[in-house]
Amino acid sequence: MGFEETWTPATEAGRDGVRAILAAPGDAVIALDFDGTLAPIVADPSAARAHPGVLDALRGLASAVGAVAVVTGRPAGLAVEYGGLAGVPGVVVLGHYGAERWEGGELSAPQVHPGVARARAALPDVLAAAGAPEGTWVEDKGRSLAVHTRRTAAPERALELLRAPVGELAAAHGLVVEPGRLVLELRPPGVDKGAALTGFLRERGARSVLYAGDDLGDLAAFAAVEELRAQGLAGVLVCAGAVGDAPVRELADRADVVVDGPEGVVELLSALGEAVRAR
Ligand SMILES: O=P(O)(O)OC[C@H]1O[C@H](O[C@H]2O[C@H](CO)[C@@H](O)[C@H](O)[C@H]2O)[C@H](O)[C@@H](O)[C@@H]1O
Repeated sequence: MGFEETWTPATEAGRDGVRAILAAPGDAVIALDFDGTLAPIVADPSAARAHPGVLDALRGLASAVGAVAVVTGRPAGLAVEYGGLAGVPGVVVLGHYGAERWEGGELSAPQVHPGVARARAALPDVLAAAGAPEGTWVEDKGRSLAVHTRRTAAPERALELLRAPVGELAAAHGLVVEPGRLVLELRPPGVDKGAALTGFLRERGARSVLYAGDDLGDLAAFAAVEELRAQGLAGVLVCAGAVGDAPVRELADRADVVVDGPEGVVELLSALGEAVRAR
């Protein structure tokens, strides 16, 4: 059975997207989120690594499609390191929701927003005053601060408890809150995965795109693909995981294809690479 029969998207738009990628792979961009899509979700963010098979799948695609990009909330350099992405020829990593760009070993990044240092100084007191439970943990990403609740006894409840105070702190320092899978991230405004993806597709003159993600931050990329589809670009939206934290369900409702986490993403990308190389 061919790729189109095995991986038939649930929607006509998705089926058009697959046909366009297979017909003209050189005009296609394959864009992927990192955590939860290429790397399984783990309790310690510093322990996240690309799922086995990711690198082979990405290498197989890199030589066959227009471009492969990783679009992540992580610092670009960290995604390169944790994903082993330097081993994928030509890959572009858009980090910090598109504020950073890594390509060919070179990192370009804007100045750090001044509100981040002020929020960093105030955050411990804000968390204490809110009664943040044991296990609440702050990941300092330099350009942003991520408050994680995955390691608390009641992660969803902790997230709700902290949502308002973290939001107020972000607003007081000119930042926005990016909610995700058991995380509230304080980060600068003005960029998101949708703008990052749209800019990259335009830069590459793409005529089709496959985007895969698993988290609320990926909704902006989904929305961008939906808008570009209305303008004639062909696109396939993939949700990495049918079950799990609430953000995954929200994405699954909008996806053309739902696969079983990073393992399913590897199967899909490997099959797509084989299909385009066979043509
Ligand atoms: O855009 P992404 O590549 O999906 O990055 C989004 C956030 O991912 C990380 O947090 C998530 O993954 C962790 C490791 O599996 C998990 O422990 C956490 O609960 C998840 O929210 C990362 O730590 C964040 O900085 C990213 O913004």
